[in-house]
Amino acid sequence: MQSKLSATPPLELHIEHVPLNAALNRRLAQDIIAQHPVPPADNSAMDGYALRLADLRQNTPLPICQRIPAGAAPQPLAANSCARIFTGAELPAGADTVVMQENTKALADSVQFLQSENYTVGDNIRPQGQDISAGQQLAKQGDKITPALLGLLASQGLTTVPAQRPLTVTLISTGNEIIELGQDLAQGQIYNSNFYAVSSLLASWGCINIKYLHVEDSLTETINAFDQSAKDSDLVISFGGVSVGEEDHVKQAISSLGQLEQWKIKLKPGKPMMLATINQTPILGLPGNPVSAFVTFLLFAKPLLNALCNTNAPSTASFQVPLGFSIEKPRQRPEYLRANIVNGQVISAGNQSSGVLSSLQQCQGLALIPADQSLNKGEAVSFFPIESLIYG
Ligand SMILES: Nc1nc2c(c(=O)[nH]1)N[C@H]1C(S)=C(S)[C@@H](COP(=O)(O)OP(=O)(O)OC[C@H]3O[C@@H](n4cnc5c(N)ncnc54)[C@H](O)[C@@H]3O)O[C@H]1N2
Ligand code: MOO
Repeated sequence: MQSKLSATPPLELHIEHVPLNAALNRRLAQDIIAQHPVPPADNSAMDGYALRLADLRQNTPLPICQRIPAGAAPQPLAANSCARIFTGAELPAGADTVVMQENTKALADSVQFLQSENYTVGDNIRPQGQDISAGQQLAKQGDKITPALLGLLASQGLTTVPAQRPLTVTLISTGNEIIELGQDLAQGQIYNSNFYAVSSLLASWGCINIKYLHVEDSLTETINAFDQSAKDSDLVISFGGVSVGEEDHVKQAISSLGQLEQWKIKLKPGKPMMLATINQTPILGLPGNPVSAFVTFLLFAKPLLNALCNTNAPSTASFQVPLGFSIEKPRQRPEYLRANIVNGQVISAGNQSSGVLSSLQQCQGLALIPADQSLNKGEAVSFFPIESLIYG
């Protein structure tokens, strides 16, 4: 299912030229190619003296012929002289080495170099283009605009960045028992935690215009909600109402409106997960159990969002960790276990019921337990750090 999602054709997302200070977490609409080298010229990495190393003689002071603070335009360096120079100041033509001032002894108009045999040409010089060379690709279309990328863009002198317009994603919660925060709970009711978890996962992914609808357990209401939101959203994500009970109306609503691509997957948590389209709009039906909604968002909504925005995302980082316990009874479905690494071994982060959100909050990551196998303590399983699942 992940490969099906990743193959979803990208949306046509028009370009908005966004000021740098408003662009965090937006997605790039174009590749960014550097126009200028950074640093723009060779400059000093230290406060000290710039010289030609060949001019340096042990115990023979060199006259100081110019003083170059950062921001000044230097004169070419005369032979057998040196320049007083400061961190970030442009190197004078002819100089090939900077000696930090701690390794010198300043005299009236000259400077003596200590430990002169220890220097090498190029010492303490940050060469032109060390960070970025002109023509270098800085980022690709679809990349998230991160703090580091904003710094790079600013180092090019750009005032705006070409960003994709934000996606519009409608979240639909389902269920008569769900009430909004701030109200007293009546018997049988629970607070709507999924909206807050899933909408913040969307916000962590990138800049998204989130719309929200709640439907009671009614087929007509469910049909109307999906019908409307498919028309005015790039993507619709529902949670709950997707399983087999007669109060679960999502599948039937979708079947009457569009195309059911997949319903039910071999996975724990997340078994009743649904993928569909209404006209061209993709619909993801996440299960209502809070952990199932969270985990299926990470596993399926993220690749779909990446595909819609033409983001070439690296596959989620995982590493192998030995199990700290044995699994005698093979799982019927592959299971993403909320887990921690303790003394180099995977241990469960607590109750693995799909309604227990606290073990998700307390886990370092998800350990993938394959189906149909018993595993001995010490056998390796894949471990996915939760931070890289969310932000990677
Ligand atoms: N007979 C069967 N019953 C169930 C099966 C099955 O195969 N056969 N699958 C179980 C599995 S696995 C899951 S997961 C759940 C998923 O059911 P739904 O997606 O239909 O979700 P609901 O029944 O509507 O809700 C499940 C659970 O989650 C709570 N919930 C729902 N929305 C929210 C929300 N916005 N915030 C917080 N909590 C929410 C809801 O109250 C339920 O407790 O089905 C099993 N059943
Ligand atoms: O698939 Mo359900 O998510 O096991 O609880």
